[in-house]
Amino acid sequence: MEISELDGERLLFAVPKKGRLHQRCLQLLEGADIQFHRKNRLDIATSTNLPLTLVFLPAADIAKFVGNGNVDLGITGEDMIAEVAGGSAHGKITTVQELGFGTCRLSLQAPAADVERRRARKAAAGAAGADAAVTPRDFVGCRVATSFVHLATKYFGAMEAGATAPAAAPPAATGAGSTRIEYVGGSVEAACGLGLADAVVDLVESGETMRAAGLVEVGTLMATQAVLVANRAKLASDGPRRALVDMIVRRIRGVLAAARYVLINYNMRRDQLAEARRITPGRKAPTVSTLEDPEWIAVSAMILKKDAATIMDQLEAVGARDILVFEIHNCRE
Ligand SMILES: Nc1ncnc2c1ncn2[C@@H]1O[C@H](COP(=O)(O)OP(=O)(O)OP(=O)(O)O)[C@@H](O)[C@H]1O
Ligand SMILES: O=P(O)(O)OC[C@H]1O[C@H](OP(=O)(O)OP(=O)(O)O)[C@H](O)[C@@H]1O
Repeated sequence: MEISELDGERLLFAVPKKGRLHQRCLQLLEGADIQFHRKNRLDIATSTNLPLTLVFLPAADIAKFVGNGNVDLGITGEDMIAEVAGGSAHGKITTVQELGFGTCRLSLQAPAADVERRRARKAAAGAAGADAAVTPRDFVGCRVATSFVHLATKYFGAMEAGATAPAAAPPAATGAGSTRIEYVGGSVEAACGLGLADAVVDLVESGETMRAAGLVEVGTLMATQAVLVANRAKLASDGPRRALVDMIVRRIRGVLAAARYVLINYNMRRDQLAEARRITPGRKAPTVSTLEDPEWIAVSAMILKKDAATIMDQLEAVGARDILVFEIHNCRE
């Protein structure tokens, strides 16, 4: 399928304009050789080598634009997709590729002192061990601040529905009435300290922000990472548009694979070949080359970057020499 032209149209690809995902997205675009020139302060950039236009948008809005079909492709967090999926974009977005960065979790957090008070109260009321633990249900009926109103409402709605059934009643009194979910646009962690909320639903990565605000995690709503998403209807249609999407996805997969793997080269005695195969099986099989010295072989294989040090230790222990590890700039699996 020819992808050089899309009947004069251009594929629209939305990427976060700032924030945590922005830089990683730019690296991905570069690795996939999507070239563009972005004029100062302009949020639209025409690719100079593909029939594609990049649109730089807030990460929070990208799911909406992809769902509504205003753009074909986008990169944003799974948390953002889940938040928007409750609206008109429901079912119209499909995840094409998990990207492995922007990993964090959306969790319910409350002031440490309050959590301890609740735990002590439960213990004093006779609860022991795990029964005295403070759970998300203990915050049903409380005030909760978040930027994720839909997800928080769904989370507490499910607990409130459960709480009405006698068998599923929470272990301790959880406050009357429905939970009040309060929208805040940022600095969510400050809401409890400022008296706006009893708990917050916010993203946690390292936990530093949460701890600095005197909060502890009470429950997890979801784990999230950055994803490449597409408009389901646009992806379903065949033709040059689909061919271009497929090519971009293949290129992005290549960049991601290259980041996960490194290439290891080493020399080993030929009678140790079985060990070489066992330690570095490669993606299909290791490449084995003969050296001038017939008793020795040179082995080359792709290995996971995270395992590189352990594999080098293992190879050294079985007599491998001249072990070299190389970065992979790009690859196709
Ligand atoms: N530590 C983190 N905190 C928040 N989001 C994170 C974190 N790590 C990864 N992410 C992901 O990045 C996405 C965008 O978050 P970010 O807060 O950077 O966007 P933004 O709101 O556009 O930027 P800013 O906070 O600068 O206004 C989140 O929805 C989430 O998927
Ligand atoms: O667990 P950590 O590594 O500390 O990261 C989590 C924090 O990062 C995000 O805020 P961000 O810095 O994007 O600013 P914001 O509060 O304005 O959204 C998020 O809302 C948390 O506050």
